[in-house]
Amino acid sequence: MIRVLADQNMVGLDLLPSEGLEIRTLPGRSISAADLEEVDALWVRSITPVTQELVQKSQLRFVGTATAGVEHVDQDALAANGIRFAAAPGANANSVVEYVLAALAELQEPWERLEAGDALGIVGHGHVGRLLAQVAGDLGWHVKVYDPWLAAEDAEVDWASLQDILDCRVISLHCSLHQQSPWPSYHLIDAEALAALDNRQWLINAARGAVIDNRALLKHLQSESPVNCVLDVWEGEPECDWSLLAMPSLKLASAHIAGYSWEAKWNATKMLYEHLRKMQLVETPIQIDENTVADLAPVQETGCSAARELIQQRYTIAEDNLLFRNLAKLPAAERAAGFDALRREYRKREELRGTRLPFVGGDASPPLRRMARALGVALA
Ligand SMILES: O=C(O)[C@H](O)[C@H](O)COP(=O)(O)O
Repeated sequence: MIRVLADQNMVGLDLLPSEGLEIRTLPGRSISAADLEEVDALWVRSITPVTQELVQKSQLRFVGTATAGVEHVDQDALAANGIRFAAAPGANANSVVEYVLAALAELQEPWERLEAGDALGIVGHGHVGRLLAQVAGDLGWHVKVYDPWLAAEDAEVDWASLQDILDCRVISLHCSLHQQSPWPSYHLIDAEALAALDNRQWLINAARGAVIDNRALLKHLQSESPVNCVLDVWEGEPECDWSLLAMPSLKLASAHIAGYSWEAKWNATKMLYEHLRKMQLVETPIQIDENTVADLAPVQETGCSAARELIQQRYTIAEDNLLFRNLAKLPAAERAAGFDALRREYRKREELRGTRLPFVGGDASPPLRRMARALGVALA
């Protein structure tokens, strides 16, 4: 019997085969060394710091994080204690991409600007940045990508500079958070970078809070021509600088839920279970019928504008904005707990990708086909 201790915010634990597997859950922030007694595998999310102190006296054989980001895990400590490690890169990529599209659709003006040919600047070409670049390109948008680490390895690609990105109409951040030279992403968007932006632009952060210097951002948002912002992540969360919420240029705000579609969380759970199978700690394959396809309501528009309609049909980002802003009405001492509760009790948000769009009569037009392909929607 393999005993797993898992963060209670993981989804689908009850869908995993129960043969040879015993799963206990705890709130991620409270997991301590004492909880690891007689535990073989630990499955965390981003809020559990996995340190030498946590694991040194355990009998853990595997630690998995059901997240793309790994900055909360001391991988050297795991290796030193002979504990295998895996993350869930890519599990939430489509969820984050749909968050970005939903933000642009909700705000309308940036969407129209991109449709009209202005550039989308993407920082980071990992799973999320790459997928966003691909979807945006398929929608016919002009995309620029900045990733100095990959640029150093592959000079063939037409990489943008940070300055090119800061000149784009819309800037979307999707790099991991780290302090490694020569291109640390910590405070990549600092006072100097913010000074290059103005109120004709939009800045989206669905990466990690500290990629933007939040103090410098607050100052910038108090200036004469501040950039329009969409923030899903916050420096120091669940403690956030709540004064940012009073800034009119903060157009949309949410509680680190960009990657919180149901599919994203389920993908991550599956990935960690599959690691146990690879290690031959469990045997039974996951047997779930995932072939049910949701039907969308027909759309009026064709091409790129239909994409906007479909995104909004499937995901109302305004709801997340409202829930987050309600936190600011709580007494200051209760907001951090409110932030965690909001994430813990997050609704079942289902992705647009993998759905079916019914359309009536004849062949679908090429723009409609292109749009459907971009979003991963089947035409029926
Ligand atoms: O790194 C990730 O995968 C995402 O930021 C993810 O949404 C974090 O969610 P959490 O682990 O905090 O529940």
